Amino acid sequence: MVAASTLLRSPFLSSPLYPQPHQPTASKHPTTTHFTTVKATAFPTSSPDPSAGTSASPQAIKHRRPTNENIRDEARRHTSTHNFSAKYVPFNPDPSSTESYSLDEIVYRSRSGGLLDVQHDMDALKKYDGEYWRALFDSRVGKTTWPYGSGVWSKKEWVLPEINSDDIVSAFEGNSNLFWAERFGKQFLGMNDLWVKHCGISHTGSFKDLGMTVLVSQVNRLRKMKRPVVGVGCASTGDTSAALSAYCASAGIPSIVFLPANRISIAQLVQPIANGAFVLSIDTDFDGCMQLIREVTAELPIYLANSLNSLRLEGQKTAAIEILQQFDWEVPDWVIVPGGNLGNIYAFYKGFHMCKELGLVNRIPRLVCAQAANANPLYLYYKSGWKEFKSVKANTTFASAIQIGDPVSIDRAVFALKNSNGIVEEATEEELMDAMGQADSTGMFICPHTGVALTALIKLRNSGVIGPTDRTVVVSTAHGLKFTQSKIDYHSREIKDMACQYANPPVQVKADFGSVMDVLKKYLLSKDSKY
Ligand SMILES: Cc1ncc(COP(=O)(O)O)c(C=O)c1O
Ligand SMILES: N[C@@H](CCOP(=O)(O)O)C(=O)O
Repeated sequence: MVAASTLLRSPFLSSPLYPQPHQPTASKHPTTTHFTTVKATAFPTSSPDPSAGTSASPQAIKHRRPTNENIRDEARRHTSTHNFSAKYVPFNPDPSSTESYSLDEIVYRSRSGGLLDVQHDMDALKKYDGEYWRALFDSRVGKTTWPYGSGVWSKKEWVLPEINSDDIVSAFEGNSNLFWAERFGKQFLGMNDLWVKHCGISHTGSFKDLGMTVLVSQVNRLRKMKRPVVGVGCASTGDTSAALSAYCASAGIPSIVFLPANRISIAQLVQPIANGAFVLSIDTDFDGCMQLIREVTAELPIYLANSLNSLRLEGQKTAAIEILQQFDWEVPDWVIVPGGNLGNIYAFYKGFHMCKELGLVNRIPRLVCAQAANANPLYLYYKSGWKEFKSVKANTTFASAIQIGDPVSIDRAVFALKNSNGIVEEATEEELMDAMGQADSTGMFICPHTGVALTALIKLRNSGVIGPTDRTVVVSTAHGLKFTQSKIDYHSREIKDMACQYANPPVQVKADFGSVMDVLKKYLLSKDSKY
């Protein structure tokens, strides 16, 4: 109750959901190295509703808002003004650089052709101390208050502080399960504090929802401002396209997706088709599609939705904040992220770093980026001692969503890894499929990309870099149901040159009692001798 009472006593705050206008500098709590558990409960979320409880019966259901009002209308009654703001700046700029752009401009690259970053007014955010932010964020979890019920928009002040809540396009994404991998950790790694952050248990089945809600919301705002945005487009290995088409469909905005023909799963292909996107299946790989969408968005009023657009990363970074929050603001030792176009590893770094800079935690975890050996340009760069980056021709991999040879966010990834004492690992096809098989055998149902991340964990654990009691989080990036064909191939042992040692094929059995009893007895005996 510490934080709750702090908030309720705060002279600056009548409701923690809505920072109040023109607040003087909030008193800072002394900086401590140990963060005690913060529990924020039972905050008042709105002023008393005059229409509630007016029925004659004392048992009448009390509505939280007038019955003719929806949650957007309700949010309008609570509009707040504050001094938080954000702008685009060149990524990792020269300290003397003054180049910046409003987020309402349509710009993806700096003047020198480099990447951009969203820079927040940290001085304004620092007027509130870590305890304030922790309690504010905690108070919003698990609610349906627009837009804070979303795991992304519950951190709105740190994401897109200036957007009107009315312009937000959200599916209440985020707040994903942080799964304690008890059996996997114990059985395969001798670990007791292993966690899997299931970002793929989400609206469109991948972590891309976190960034797409931000990007499509900003597009919604731009279109209301009559900026020239006729549609939104992306190149994709299947997950970005699914998220883009779903969020655009929900806002009535046209979406255009460039997909590498025959290189994405059927489940991923059907997602944009079902959501009404304009789908181009192009006879090239992802890197080829990426090149084309960049050229097209430079010519046509189509807004670019890939993570080259730094808005996306503002949403994705909330997964890092959420992990800290789920551990009651205790910092894990390791976070392992599968990498392809390499926006997400930077997003994680940024989320952790912001929490440290704003006093919510006092350190950041070590980051590990895991790549498929068939598409491993970052791994090769890391192994060369960061000497020279060379793009590669990405080969086919079961981790098809990270079959990327020329990642646009290479500089962001290197920055994140260097500043988090990070490591890069790789996984062969057999390693990633076995890791997926092992994880599934302990009750998960992960995607092959998560298999890549688990392989990195297995290698680092076996070499002793990660210790048995290290608190470790593996980021699961997509839902396993998008990749059932790879599981079918594995379990039917139909993969050339792969032993598929964790395969569990179904047993064909005749439809008679004796045959069924025979196979069951054999099975039960094999289990009996094992345990
Ligand atoms: C399922 C999945 N996992 C991991 C990644 C890698 O993320 P990033 O491109 O941000 O490195 C992607 C997309 O590239 C993906 O779709
Ligand atoms: N895996 C991604 C590849 C594109 O990444 P992005 O983050 O730059 O959009 C996909 O699903 O398309």
